[in-house]
Amino acid sequence: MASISRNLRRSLAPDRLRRLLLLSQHPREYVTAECHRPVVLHKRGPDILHDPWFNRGTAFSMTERDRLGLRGLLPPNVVSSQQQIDRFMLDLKRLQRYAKDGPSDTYPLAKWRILNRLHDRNETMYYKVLIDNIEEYAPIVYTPTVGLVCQNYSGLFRRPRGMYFSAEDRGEMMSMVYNWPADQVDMIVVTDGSRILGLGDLGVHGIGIAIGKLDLYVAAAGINPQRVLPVMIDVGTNNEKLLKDPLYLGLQEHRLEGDEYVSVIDEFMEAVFTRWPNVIVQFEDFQSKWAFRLLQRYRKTYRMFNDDVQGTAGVAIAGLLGAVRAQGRPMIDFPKQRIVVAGAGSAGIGVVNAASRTMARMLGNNEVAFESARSQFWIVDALGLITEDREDIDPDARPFARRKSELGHQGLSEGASLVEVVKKVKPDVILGLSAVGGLFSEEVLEALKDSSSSRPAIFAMSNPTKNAECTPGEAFSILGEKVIFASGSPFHDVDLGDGKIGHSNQGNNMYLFPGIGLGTLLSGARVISDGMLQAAAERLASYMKEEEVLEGIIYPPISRIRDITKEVAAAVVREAVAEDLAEGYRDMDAHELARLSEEETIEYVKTNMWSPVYPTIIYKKD
Ligand SMILES: NC(=O)c1ccc[n+]([C@@H]2O[C@H](COP(=O)([O-])OP(=O)(O)OC[C@H]3O[C@@H](n4cnc5c(N)ncnc54)[C@H](O)[C@@H]3O)[C@@H](O)[C@H]2O)c1
Ligand SMILES: O=C(O)C[C@H](O)C(=O)O
Ligand SMILES: [Mg+2]
Repeated sequence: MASISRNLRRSLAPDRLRRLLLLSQHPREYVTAECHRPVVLHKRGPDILHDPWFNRGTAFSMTERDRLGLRGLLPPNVVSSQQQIDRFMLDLKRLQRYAKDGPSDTYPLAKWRILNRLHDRNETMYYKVLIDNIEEYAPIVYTPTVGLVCQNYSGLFRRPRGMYFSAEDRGEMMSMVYNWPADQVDMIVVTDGSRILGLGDLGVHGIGIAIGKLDLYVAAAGINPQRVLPVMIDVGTNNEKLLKDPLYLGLQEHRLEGDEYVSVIDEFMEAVFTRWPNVIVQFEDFQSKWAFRLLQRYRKTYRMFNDDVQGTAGVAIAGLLGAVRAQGRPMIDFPKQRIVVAGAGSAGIGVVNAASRTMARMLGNNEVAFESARSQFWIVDALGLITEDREDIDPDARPFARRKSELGHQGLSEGASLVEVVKKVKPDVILGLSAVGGLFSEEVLEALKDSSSSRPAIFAMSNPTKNAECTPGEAFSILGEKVIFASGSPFHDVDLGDGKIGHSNQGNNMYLFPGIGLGTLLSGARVISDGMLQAAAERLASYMKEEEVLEGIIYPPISRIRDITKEVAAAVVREAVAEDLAEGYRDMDAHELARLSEEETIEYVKTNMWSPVYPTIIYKKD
């Protein structure tokens, strides 16, 4: 249970201290803290052992075995939850060496299979293993291995997890949604599988990405695992290989398009918000053409956000501000940065939109400020530099197309190559969201040597690993120790010799989406505003200490993800309150939320985070 620090006790007025103490000591009155609350079940015996939400296997005590009809169904030796984990870890380390299917199979996939089996039989223990070893296992249950999992899903599929809504379910979704066993769902991550990481259309097998994101919601944000729901909306696939694959698990027809497609998503949104009016829906890995449209369609009416557009933008802004600080300059110098972005999809355009708004705010938020901010970005896509001369320009990219008047004196023209643009612009930052592995070639990195910055920054943000625009090894070997490096997938730091380290930061939206979801939940905000997203990004940016940033560490290590998520969530709660969007959560009404200081808000968030502790189970007849 959360304790209240001595400093906080001293600084609080008596009535506030009382309220906060109540909050941490009597979770039943004030907070979720489900892990400490007895659970009433209407089943006994093997039904409990086969329910991963409540199963605790050999850790069931003798009295529980008697009470729940389990005596004789388990080996007699009762073990502690720690002994149980020690035994599992020993087995995991042993098995992962032998569990390869063959020479082409990889260790990560073997680890994933073993962890997934644990997930299937004992959720509490699964999340304890994940939280306690997050550095080792986030890359297994999440990026990059989750990509491999989606690519191999038909072979890996054992038990279903989450819900599937398909084009064939039209007209049925409102009733289908009641097939899900939980009366309360806090977080849904939904995908249509059309753009999974940088791997393209994986159809129904993309459900793996929703599962992986929700694993982080539980591990990083402490969302109760019984209240998360991964969803796949199967509207077909345009992946010709899957359309012909006899082992494919989804609809073998081309994707629905236009109004037909939108009507399926509309029906899904209506159904889930009817059953769970307070749920938050995170859209994940929708192809860009739908990502923006659906976001605009729903964001004013539903509690939803698009992680690839908005979460990525916030993480990129935090990293870009870190890169400014790493140059020994104040954050307010951000609007002077010249930034070349490779990739004009949902992620690239999302970043440029939000980053230019941040610059404009720093410059006074007027028309001149917006124009000045816009002119700091050069976007290059598959057809080269995007300019006003582009025919059939994507409406989302249009505001950032380089103006004719600018092109002449820069010596650039429509379609200029990335290397040409880097040579001419001499940017402070190159940022890749192109899904093209190796795009930041030797030539591009050589060109970046002429950057006008004392510490140029490279963000190779595409996933998974093989899609990264370059590796940290390539970046440091060409540009030397001063370069700042971040990538979407995890890489090891680079040994630069003489005791020097080239830091490899992971610039992944995992540092924001869990906090955005948790903060929205705990504030009870009805929508997720730009201000809430901005507050999340700013908190992530300020989380890094001056000395870390000067060393080139611009994102926290994943081992701190639970702590950073708590801070981000608190910032989101406070912004929701400031914007008058917060309606409160459970017994914490909007009025009370508004009275919480910054420190109290952090404490409130912390107290509401689920931890993997076995609950007391009570049996009651139906
Ligand atoms: N690190 C993160 O947190 C994070 C977040 C979101 C997305 N991503 C990654 O970003 C990538 C892109 O996602 P998206 O949804 O925007 O995809 P998308 O397919 O919609 O967009 C890709 C863009 O890259 C452009 N492109 C293709 N080839 C190019 C080339 N040779 N040079 C320059 N641009 C080129 C395309 O024209 C397109 O504009 C994916 O790999 C995804 O995994 C990472
Ligand atoms: O899933 C990730 O690791 C980040 C991002 O959402 C992506 O689509 O690549
Ligand atoms: Mg994504």
